[in-house]
Amino acid sequence: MPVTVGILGATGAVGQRLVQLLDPHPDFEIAALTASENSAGTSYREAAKWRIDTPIPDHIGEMTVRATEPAAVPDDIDLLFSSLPSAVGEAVEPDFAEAGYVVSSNSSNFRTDPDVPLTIPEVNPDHVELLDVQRDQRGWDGALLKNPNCSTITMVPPLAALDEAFGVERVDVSTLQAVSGAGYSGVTSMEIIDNAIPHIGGEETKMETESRKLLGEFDGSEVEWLDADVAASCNRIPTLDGHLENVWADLDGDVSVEEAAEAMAAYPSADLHSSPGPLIKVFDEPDRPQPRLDRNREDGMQISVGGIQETETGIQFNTLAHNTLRGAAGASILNGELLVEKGYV
Ligand SMILES: NC(=O)C1=CN([C@@H]2O[C@H](COP(=O)(O)OP(=O)(O)OC[C@H]3O[C@@H](n4cnc5c(N)ncnc54)[C@H](OP(=O)(O)O)[C@@H]3O)[C@@H](O)[C@H]2O)C=CC1
Ligand SMILES: N[C@@H](CC(=O)OP(=O)(O)O)C(=O)O
Repeated sequence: MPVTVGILGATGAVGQRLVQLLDPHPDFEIAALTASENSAGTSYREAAKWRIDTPIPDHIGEMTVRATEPAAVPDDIDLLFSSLPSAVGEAVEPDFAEAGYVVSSNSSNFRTDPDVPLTIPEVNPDHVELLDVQRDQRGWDGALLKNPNCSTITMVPPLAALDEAFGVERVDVSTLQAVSGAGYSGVTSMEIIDNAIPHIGGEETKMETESRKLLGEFDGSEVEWLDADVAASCNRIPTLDGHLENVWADLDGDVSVEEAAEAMAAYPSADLHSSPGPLIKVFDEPDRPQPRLDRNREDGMQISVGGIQETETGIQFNTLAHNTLRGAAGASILNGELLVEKGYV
């Protein structure tokens, strides 16, 4: 029996990616699509300004968009994916969890709350068990699980590999982020063509906090965040998809380029449908990874690393991931697969 799923915020940039990835998914079947009051009651084809380079599946285009409230969504949906603006997510996601729905959310609200698991299934799958604490504390029959910010997810797997092998003591990161991260209406062409914008509101704090929670230890009742300072500087550049980041990691002891590369290349993936073969591809070529060449590796779910160099206090490297696939829709779906595997769905 397929797991029946719904998408909250299905008409947006991430919602469209969720449709694209969930429609052919062997274990999930899309049964409900929601959006704002402006779209509710119209067909998905009318409501979604479809901007993905594969066509809207016909049967999805004919579905009627519902309002984003528990009463408008069928009770028998097993799992909801949420790609709502964070202020909307903050207002409605708890209502869905209280009404008994299990929600895998991509929105940034509640990511650092102590009883909300923030997971990358290949990195910290055990944190999903925080849902038992959440259910006890909030009295919910449903549940709310989060995936991290797209820039955070781009650097955390290589940092997890380094932390496990050598111990990470401090991280500095500077990003080159694609325009799709701001959504379709986020940055105008007049602002970004022939330009770079050295500010993305709230992004630095997200990278600095979410990474420490993801790399923290779950003891069965709470997550103790990684005890390391993380400092981020975030920049928007005129690429369409794929966030590229320059990372400096201070490590516990001397680590060679070869040792760092081996630790990252050997870091295991997960046995889930949407996980890539190798989680991290390590390039020897100094000019890789690049957004246009490397963002679609392993269906956009692989993390690419290159340019590894020794520094006085650790190593420097470049890392890249597809921000709307690995960093958003694909991340939520992977979390959905984890929820099924762990028996929460
Ligand atoms: N773009 C990206 O790369 C990434 C985005 N994210 C996060 O994912 C979330 C979605 O982003 P994105 O897809 O770009 O956003 P969009 O603005 O493209 O889409 C927002 C969706 O939410 C719906 N919506 C808007 N307001 C309401 C409301 N009041 N009630 C119910 N539904 C509403 C919209 O419906 P309607 O069409 O009717 O307006 C639409 O379906 C955000 O939290 C964003 O921060 C995370 C990582 C990466
Ligand atoms: N802020 C990110 C995308 C995003 O929406 O992130 P979050 O999921 O943390 O809101 C970017 O601009 O590239």
